[in-house]
Amino acid sequence: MDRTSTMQVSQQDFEKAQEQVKLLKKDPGNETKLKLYALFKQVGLTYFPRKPTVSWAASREDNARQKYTELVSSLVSAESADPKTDTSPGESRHGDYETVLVTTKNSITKIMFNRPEKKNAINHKMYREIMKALEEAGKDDSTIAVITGNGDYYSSGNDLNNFANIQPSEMEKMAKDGAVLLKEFVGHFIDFPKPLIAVVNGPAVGICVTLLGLCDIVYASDRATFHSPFSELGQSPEGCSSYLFPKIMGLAKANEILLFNKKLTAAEACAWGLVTEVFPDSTFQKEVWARLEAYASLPKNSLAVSKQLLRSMEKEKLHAVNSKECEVLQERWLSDECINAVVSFFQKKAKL
Ligand SMILES: CCCCCC/C=C/C(=O)SCCNC(=O)CCNC(=O)[C@H](O)C(C)(C)COP(=O)(O)OP(=O)(O)OC[C@H]1O[C@@H](n2cnc3c(N)ncnc32)[C@H](O)[C@@H]1OP(=O)(O)O
Repeated sequence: MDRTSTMQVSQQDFEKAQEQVKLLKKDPGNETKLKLYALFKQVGLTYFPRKPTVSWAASREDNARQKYTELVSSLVSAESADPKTDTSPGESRHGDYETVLVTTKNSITKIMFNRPEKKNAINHKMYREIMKALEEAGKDDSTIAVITGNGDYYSSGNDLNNFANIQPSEMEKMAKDGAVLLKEFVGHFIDFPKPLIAVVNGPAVGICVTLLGLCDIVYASDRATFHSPFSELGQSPEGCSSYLFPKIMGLAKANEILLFNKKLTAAEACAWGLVTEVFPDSTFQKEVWARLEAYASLPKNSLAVSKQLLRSMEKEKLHAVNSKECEVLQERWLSDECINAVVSFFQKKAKL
């Protein structure tokens, strides 16, 4: 169908779209499903053999039929343009996720952030799905787990919509619930029982940078950048970075990132110890996956026991740091500095 024209779609196009929607491989998500359902009902409620006169009901029906058909067409094109949502030979795809794509192949479970159109920003659903995926990966037959991003970004960090459309009377609850969610989320990284490797395919922002300190290896494309603009956003560090970053890179360097918003190139992040190794973007996926496949053929239990031993020295401390960071952030989210930063982003005044 030509989506640029304003032509009316026929009842036949509409019926074809109803069939296509059933064949989508990727769940389009509740929001989209509700939109489709509402449009479908509008057509269903008003559909009857048409008289030549145009009534308001008929034109509403045409409009809903057109919107439904266009929405399905965009879902079908997005799916066929996105080869990464297809599994490759030998790869098994784990069930029911909307915001991440979870697959296992060659003893590696890959958790891929999958909101490329939003630069893989993490909304509430995605926080929960990442936790679920980590729980499953911790228990499945894989030897190692990998976190990576779909599209040009690794992740733009917390989805700022998590702070949008909150009534003043609900602000405190939002901050309290956010702190509970964040503590549980970071806790999953602290407690993850197997080697966890970050494959940073592009720019990383905010919480997706700080969490790298809790990963066991970090491989980065030379296109990746690392930016934790907490003071710019009126916020404070999380992901145990207030403890791990000074330990990894020294206090002076950690201060530049966590206090003064310094954006690192991949080469700088590697020199400062946050990244294990940097690869040219043109060969990044090939080189990294070949390396990881070799690592994943090592004895699985030995790797898990060794990872847990290394982590055990710090685990209690990391949970205490996580609690403290969430407590401070809960306060920050109610500050004028933070609220103004979020408003500026949505007014398109302030991008990073
Ligand atoms: C339960 C709460 C726990 C909170 C934990 C604490 C976590 C803290 C952090 O992670 S702080 C970091 C927060 N992230 C940001 O501030 C990044 C904001 N985004 C940007 O500045 C820019 O989008 C960009 C520099 C990442 C990319 O710029 P550009 O290449 O020009 O792309 P667009 O801006 O057009 O982005 C495309 C599309 O995605 C939407 N989007 C991108 N990032 C976010 C985001 N973090 N939150 C919400 N939405 C985001 C952007 O609005 C565009 O949407 P549109 O197409 O306009 O609908």
